[in-house]
Amino acid sequence: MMHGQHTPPARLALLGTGTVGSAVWARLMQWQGSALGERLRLVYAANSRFALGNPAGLPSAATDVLLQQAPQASSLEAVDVALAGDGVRIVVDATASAQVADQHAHWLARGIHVVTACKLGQGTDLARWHAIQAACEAGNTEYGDSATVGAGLPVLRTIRALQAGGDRIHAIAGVLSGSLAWLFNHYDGMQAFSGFVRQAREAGFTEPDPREDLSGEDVRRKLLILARASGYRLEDNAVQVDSLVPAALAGLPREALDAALPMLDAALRERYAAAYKNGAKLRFVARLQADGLATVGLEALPAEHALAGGGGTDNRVAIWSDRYAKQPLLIQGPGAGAEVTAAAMLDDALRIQVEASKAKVLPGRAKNSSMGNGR
Ligand SMILES: NC(=O)C1=CN([C@@H]2O[C@H](COP(=O)(O)OP(=O)(O)OC[C@H]3O[C@@H](n4cnc5c(N)ncnc54)[C@H](O)[C@@H]3O)[C@@H](O)[C@H]2O)C=CC1
Ligand SMILES: N[C@@H](CC=O)C(=O)O
Repeated sequence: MMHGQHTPPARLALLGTGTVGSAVWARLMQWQGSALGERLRLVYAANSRFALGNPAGLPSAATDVLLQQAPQASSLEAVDVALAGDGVRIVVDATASAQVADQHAHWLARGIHVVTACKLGQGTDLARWHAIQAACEAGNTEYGDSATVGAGLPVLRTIRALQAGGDRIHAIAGVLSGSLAWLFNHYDGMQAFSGFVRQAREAGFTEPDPREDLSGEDVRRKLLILARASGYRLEDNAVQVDSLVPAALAGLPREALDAALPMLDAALRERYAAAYKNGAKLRFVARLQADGLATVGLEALPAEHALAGGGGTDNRVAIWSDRYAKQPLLIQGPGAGAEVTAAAMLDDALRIQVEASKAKVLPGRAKNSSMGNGR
């Protein structure tokens, strides 16, 4: 018998219908009429402007068309209304919005589970991270965060599983940005780096504003999420970040960004030439040391280095722990892209649906296990 076959579907509210949110919606619509589709019912969807709700489930037409025809203006209060009532309820956050992330604890405390691709919930203020953990406890809810690191690669899951077995995480080093991995796997020092940035953005690998990736900000958030899940309660400003974005580019409004991207080119050409001369590869690396020192920046690594391999958007994460003290555990795979991210989010939603429906989750447990080992 399939898990959850006889349990009612979880009701989902999807926030964000951009690169990732559209892929979530499309995947849900593909499942209609299947056993997986019986377990999740999309009852509300919104982008920053429009919203659409139907307790019986949304139709499977194109996202944009539906939302533009929708009579409702988008508002976060409407989410609570759309998900009012009993049963398993899940907010699926596919935005990059701080306002939405600010509501995560509110929903969790009220018995609404949250699945998120957005790193602003757990990867910014430590106080917000604590609020999310406390809200999971108070609401007996789960925080599905698989997509926030490695676009769903089993990184957080592995760290939590190791700790659940009594292991302690000593250090982590990794290529945590899919877009930066893609850029440095393609950049050859001859064609303009800025041209590759445009391609990565078009492919849906970058953040809505690619400066979030190039500045190291997105990687900083991922490192904070990993560190906190590993028991290192780092403050928001505890990570030393070496940005690739010159100040003049950082200060520009978003509309002026595209034309100004060539500001990146000269410095990257020099970094590439220096690395190439030494037979090294450029990789954007995040490091967490046992003493809590956390750094993010571009490194020139020997070609045979564990973090230098892989292709495309591959993330590579090395984890040292009690049991992996000499040789680290290595996790590798695509670390950006709408489809893998959407799949990871819906994996979380399905897991929550079956666990919550069966009431297997005991009250008072830290549901995403981020409470770690208390360091
Ligand atoms: N692109 C990727 O490969 C991955 C992205 N992510 C994360 O997924 C999130 C979404 O990224 P993209 O889809 O690329 O962004 P996007 O810019 O394409 O889409 C963002 C969506 O959020 C909507 N939105 C903004 N504020 C909202 C609000 N208050 N209520 C409802 N909707 C709102 C926008 O209207 C838009 O539809 C980001 O947090 C990103 O870090 C995570 C893993 C991988
Ligand atoms: N912009 C991010 C997307 C996934 O989190 C990245 O490049 O890794």
